[in-house]
Amino acid sequence: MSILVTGGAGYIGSHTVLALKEKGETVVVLDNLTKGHRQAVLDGIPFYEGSLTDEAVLDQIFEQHKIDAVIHFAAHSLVGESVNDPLQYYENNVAGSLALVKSMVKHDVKNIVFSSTAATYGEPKSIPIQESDPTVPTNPYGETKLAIEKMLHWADGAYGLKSVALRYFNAAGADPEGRIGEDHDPESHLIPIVLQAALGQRESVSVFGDDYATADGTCIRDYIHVMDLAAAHVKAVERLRTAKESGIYNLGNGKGFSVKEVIETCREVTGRDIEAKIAERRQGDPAILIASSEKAKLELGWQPQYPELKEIVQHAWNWHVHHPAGFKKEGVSHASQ
Ligand SMILES: NC(=O)c1ccc[n+]([C@@H]2O[C@H](COP(=O)([O-])OP(=O)(O)OC[C@H]3O[C@@H](n4cnc5c(N)ncnc54)[C@H](O)[C@@H]3O)[C@@H](O)[C@H]2O)c1
Ligand SMILES: O=c1ccn([C@@H]2O[C@H](COP(=O)(O)OP(=O)(O)O[C@H]3O[C@H](CO)[C@H](O)[C@H](O)[C@H]3O)[C@@H](O)[C@H]2O)c(=O)[nH]1
Repeated sequence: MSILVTGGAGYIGSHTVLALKEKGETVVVLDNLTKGHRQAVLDGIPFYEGSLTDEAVLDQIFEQHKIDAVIHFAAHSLVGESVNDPLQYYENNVAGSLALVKSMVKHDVKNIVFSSTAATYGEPKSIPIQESDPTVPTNPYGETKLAIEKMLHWADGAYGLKSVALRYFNAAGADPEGRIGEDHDPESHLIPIVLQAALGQRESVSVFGDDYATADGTCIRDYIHVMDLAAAHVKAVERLRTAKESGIYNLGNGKGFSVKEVIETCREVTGRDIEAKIAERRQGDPAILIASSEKAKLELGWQPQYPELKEIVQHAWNWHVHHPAGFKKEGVSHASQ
């Protein structure tokens, strides 16, 4: 049986495709390349350039391949953009997922792993955050992800569609073997931005606020290696196939680092000067987000292999040094195993 990966040319999706291939799975990728990179997908993997909302493409995929599970990454995921243009987020994330789920029901595909987010919690009530904590998103991005989780919950009861929603905290790092890495345009995530500054591609890094109620005044996040996220997806598919039970799981390391600590770690790893300037707070940023991932460890049998921030940054740095212009601009050939 095959696994369909939507958004498989994106950052986390392409790393998950690598992990699935390493496990011997047969994979099919659907991506409209609005954000992803064709070069990030391994040679030889069936690749469909198209959108979730294109029923004909979904029919074609489900008819041509024996698919028993979908891993659904495809989405818009910029918090600030979602505040400025919420309808685009409802359209691509909610309507896109609806089209996918309808097609899965039509073609009798019973398992889906869904990319959810810590943004479903909003401002946390207590740290570390548990799956049973209140979900009160503070932006449309988090709202759309929560709406999809709820849609999947009701689809289980009605159609027997089993789902695992994985609420990632801050994805970071790159394939330890350097085959692929993170290339968002525009880039908004802290670690690649700091590494671009280390490469001289940016003059400095803006620290969004140093007056939060944390030890050094800057926001604290739980950074999780992208290959550890990828491994969790492999485990989630295994669980759906065997236990046939739906569930929601946080994925993080359970350890938080402030923006200043991240920048300092990047200085240590790169050995370069990185100028940091204090700037205004970014709207909608909670002060502290740290996951409790005990449930994923217990029920999925998941254990992060790269929990150290230094190693996460080192792997990201290896990618950025060798691909300073990312995928496209250099004509990086397809990833190969
Ligand atoms: N990066 C993080 O820290 C983080 C944290 C929590 C959750 N997430 C979620 O994980 C998923 C992947 O994130 P990422 O950082 O890899 O993002 P990404 O933008 O690199 O990947 C998303 C991919 O989906 C594709 N896509 C978007 N809309 C599509 C559509 N309608 N049809 C087909 N393809 C489409 C894009 O071209 C892209 O390749 C997203 O759903 C995101 O919300 C990411
Ligand atoms: O140039 C920058 C970029 C970021 N930051 C700060 O660094 C921290 C991390 O920011 P990121 O943009 O890297 O990540 P977020 O925590 O905002 O967002 C991530 O986690 C969210 C869940 O809370 C969503 O899932 C989102 O998709 C995912 O990228 C935040 O405090 C942010 O204010 C800076 O100070 N300067």
